[in-house]
Amino acid sequence: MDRATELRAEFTDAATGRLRFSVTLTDSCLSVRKIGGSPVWQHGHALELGLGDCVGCRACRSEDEADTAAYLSAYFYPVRRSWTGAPAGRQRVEHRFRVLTGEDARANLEEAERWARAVRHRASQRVQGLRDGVEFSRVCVSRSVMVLVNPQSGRGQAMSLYTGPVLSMLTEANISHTLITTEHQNHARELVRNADLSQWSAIVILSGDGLLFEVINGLMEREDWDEAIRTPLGILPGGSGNALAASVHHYTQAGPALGEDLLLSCCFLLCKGLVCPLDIVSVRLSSGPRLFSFLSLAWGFVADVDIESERFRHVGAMRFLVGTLLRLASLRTYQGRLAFLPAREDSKSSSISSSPASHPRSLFCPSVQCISHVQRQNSNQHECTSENTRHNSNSDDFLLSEKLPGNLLSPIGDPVPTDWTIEKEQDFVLVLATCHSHLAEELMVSPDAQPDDGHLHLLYVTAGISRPALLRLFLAMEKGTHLTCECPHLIYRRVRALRLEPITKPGVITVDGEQVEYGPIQAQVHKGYARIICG
Ligand SMILES: Nc1ncnc2c1ncn2[C@@H]1O[C@H](COP(=O)(O)OP(=O)(O)OP(=O)(O)O)[C@@H](O)[C@H]1O
Repeated sequence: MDRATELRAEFTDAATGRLRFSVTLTDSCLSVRKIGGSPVWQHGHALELGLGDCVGCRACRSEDEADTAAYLSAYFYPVRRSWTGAPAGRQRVEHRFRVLTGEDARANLEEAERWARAVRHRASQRVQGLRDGVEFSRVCVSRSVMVLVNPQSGRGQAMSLYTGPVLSMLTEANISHTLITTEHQNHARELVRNADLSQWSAIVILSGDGLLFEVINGLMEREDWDEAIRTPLGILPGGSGNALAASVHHYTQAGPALGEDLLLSCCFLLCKGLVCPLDIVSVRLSSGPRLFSFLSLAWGFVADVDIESERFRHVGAMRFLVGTLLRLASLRTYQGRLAFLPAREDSKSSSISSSPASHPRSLFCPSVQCISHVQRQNSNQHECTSENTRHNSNSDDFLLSEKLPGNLLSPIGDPVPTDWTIEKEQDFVLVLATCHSHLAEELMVSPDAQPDDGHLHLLYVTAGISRPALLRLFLAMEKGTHLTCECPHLIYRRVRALRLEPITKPGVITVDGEQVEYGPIQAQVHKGYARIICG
């Protein structure tokens, strides 16, 4: 450490002004050592407060006019440890000192402000520019942040979350923001479609994933969509699923966090204001409409549970458990065709089993054989690969698809390009493609996913799985260990694009948890096209 950059002073405790502390600010921490007093402190123990955990620091005058001292408050959110030593969410710790350099009240306030500025500045420097290959930049907070709250999301508690811990932390971090409560479905979509985005440094959603889905689609509907979609987005969990919030927390490599712990973690990341790229998926429905997704595409069991459990919304996240048990009781299969373009590193191996190292091709050989058979047939018919797919349709749909570069999809009525893998027509229990690690707070479906890995993590379960085996898979998803269950009916692939053609009718398909038109559907991931406040 460079000693020249150290700040050192003697302050007293804010409550009584009697306890004296030697306070040192280095580049990495605020160190507090008690002068005299109890034995613990006398033995040279100093309290080391990591600046990486600090969201803000403020100076103020005393409310008592006769008191010439100033006060310095620093706000930390260190990770709590459980009795086993495992991380267990963040907790708020405020440290408040009395600053008294002399009888001049103005000089005392200036000294406290000098310290507050120095703490804030160094806390903002304690960030990593690069982690796991993901590059971070910082939100420019010179402008206000738009905070969108859906008062109806989850159990209807989003407003109280805002007026409680969220407002408190944003105030401590000195983040100026404007609260907008949504009044109806598609309100957020219309709002961001027409907003003057130059006024906002970020759009933060305190709600479930459904509201972010609206915001992303609203941004993509703008004339200046290319720039608009680069607006940093933030997510605070206020819904019942909170998949993106749980994923954003997971990417910090902290231990699991639920409920208010998850909210504090995401709000802390928001205050730190680091932005990383976020994959966006363009989804094309057979009748033409085009959607943009950031989270998931589901058909079969998962989609049914999502929609059927809407009526249990009042029980919050428990609705998924209730829905899963009910759907398990009436387990059904769904006939359809699935094709996908494997991710580049995946295309060498035929499929990724739940334990690739120990069983390189043990589990999924039947589908692999079928793939090569159908693919050969297909390649006889067309000499077109994904990389050189051309739009040979004049429909508006294809004009719209020009929005994002590198189209990998051919029109739904045409065969898929020759470098795609085609599964045989079969019965599925579920097909799920996700961009992120979590599908809900306690459902870690793709543990290795990253916000901008450029992959759709495709999981599908084929017919024949027993109810207990399917239940075991879902229970394993709580910790993300389902891929090591060696379940022969579970197949996991990393893909860049996919096409799903349901044969069973009627049925439910969801995109980011929202029900969409039932029928053939295609999706393609666009690496790092949007931006998310992550950490
Ligand atoms: N004031 C409102 N009244 C009714 N619906 C609203 C309102 N504001 C937004 N919506 C709609 O509510 C739907 C669900 O919202 P959201 O996803 O935020 O909560 P959720 O469904 O509880 O959470 P999750 O998606 O995590 O399960 C969205 O489609 C959104 O359009």
